[in-house]
Amino acid sequence: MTIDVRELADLGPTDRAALFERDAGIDAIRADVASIVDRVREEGDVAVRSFTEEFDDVTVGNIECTDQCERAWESLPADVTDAIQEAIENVESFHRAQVPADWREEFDDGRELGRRFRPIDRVGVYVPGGAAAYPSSAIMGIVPAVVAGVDHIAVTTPPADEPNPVTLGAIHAAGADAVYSVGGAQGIAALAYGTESVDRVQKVVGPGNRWVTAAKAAVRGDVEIDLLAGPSEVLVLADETADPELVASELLAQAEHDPNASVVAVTDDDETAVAVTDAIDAQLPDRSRSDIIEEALSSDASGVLLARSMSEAILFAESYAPEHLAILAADDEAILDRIDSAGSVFLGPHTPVAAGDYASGTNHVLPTSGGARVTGGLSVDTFLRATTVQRLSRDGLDDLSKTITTLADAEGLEAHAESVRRRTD
Ligand SMILES: NC(=O)c1ccc[n+]([C@@H]2O[C@H](COP(=O)([O-])OP(=O)(O)OC[C@H]3O[C@@H](n4cnc5c(N)ncnc54)[C@H](O)[C@@H]3O)[C@@H](O)[C@H]2O)c1
Ligand SMILES: N[C@H](CO)Cc1c[nH]c[nH+]1
Ligand SMILES: [Zn+2]
Repeated sequence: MTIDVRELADLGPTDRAALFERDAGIDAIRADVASIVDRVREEGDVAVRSFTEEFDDVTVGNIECTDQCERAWESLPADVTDAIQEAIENVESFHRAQVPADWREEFDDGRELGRRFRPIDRVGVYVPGGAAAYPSSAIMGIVPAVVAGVDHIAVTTPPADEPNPVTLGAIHAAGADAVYSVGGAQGIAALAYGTESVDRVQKVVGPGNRWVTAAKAAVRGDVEIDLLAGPSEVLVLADETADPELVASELLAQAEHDPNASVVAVTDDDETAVAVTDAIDAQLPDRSRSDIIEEALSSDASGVLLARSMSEAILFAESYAPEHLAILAADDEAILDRIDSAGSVFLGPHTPVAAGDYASGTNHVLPTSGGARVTGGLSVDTFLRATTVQRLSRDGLDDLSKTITTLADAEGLEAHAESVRRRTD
């Protein structure tokens, strides 16, 4: 395949909408997903088994497979368990640094205010695994929940006739309490509403393909969710100093996740733009998942784009709000200063997105389809709730009483005002 370089200045409204309003094919399946979710809600395990046969081509025996995960962990070779353990350690230390401390502050006007943080009791983590295996997503979803102190961590993951032992082993090593063989929209619905085999949770988190992501959007409202972390994305901002081979390799890496992935390179240098398309052509035949990559590259939400200046390229990236932003440019820190909307940023030639995908310690569960305009990725906060606490001294209440009663009277809520007057009059 040969990708054409498109000039940003020539993009019409339809091209821009395809890029900025990309939805990874989710809108087209909302009705189908709603009916899967409804059936699981109404029929429980019967629907789970039937959808698993239909979509995964697997007849499941026990839906719960917690014990299998421990056995899988014990069967893994040492190099794999070492890699999983190192990734867990790095993810754990990065997330431990996020744990907020409870605080109380006494102001000198008699107000004492504070916040305390407590974990959610029961969460459900979706670990993807259809077109590829995702032990890394098990680590990214489960470890922050463990760090936050969540009491019960349930996991759903797609079944297979030969389940992937690395995924099951990583689920065990990361610290899940219960594991269920159910994937896709039916897995999300099972966690959200419960079935005979799957206990309902209070919050559903984790990444997945468009079926998983549409299902999370469908159950939101009945259960808390983290964020919509759908088919992967990367945007590479490259100036004339960038190595086109590295730019191409970043596009191919995220494109291999899913035909619905979106991958974009933007540069202000026409030679770099052409060299990136050449490098894609050269690298693609050697990639084992070249079919998936080609489909993703052909999407209207993907491409190699030429800007008239790095300023224009940066504004484009900011509007695109990618899941991953890789900056390969002489002054990457100056570019970073101008970026607010990106799930995770990768600076410099020695920082492939794959580092964050697997092992550097940051979380790879990140917002897609422009979600980075309003949210960040999965973190310890995802699993905490904050409670505010206050105590007023008698002087503190006296000072505030006029303000409170005036506002209460203005709202017509006279009993509120009375609850203050009884303490002060
Ligand atoms: N944004 C993020 O943070 C992030 C992180 C990791 C992975 N991901 C994404 O997760 C996804 C993993 O995808 P995957 O497919 O390998 O695994 P998956 O577990 O997300 O999806 C597999 C499930 O999809 C369902 N499904 C597939 N085709 C279907 C159909 N036609 N009808 C109904 N249901 C269907 C099946 O139930 C199957 O079990 C990729 O898109 C990847 O990019 C995103
Ligand atoms: N790039 C994915 C998030 O979009 C995470 C991942 C898992 N494995 C490899 N990559
Ligand atoms: Zn990846």
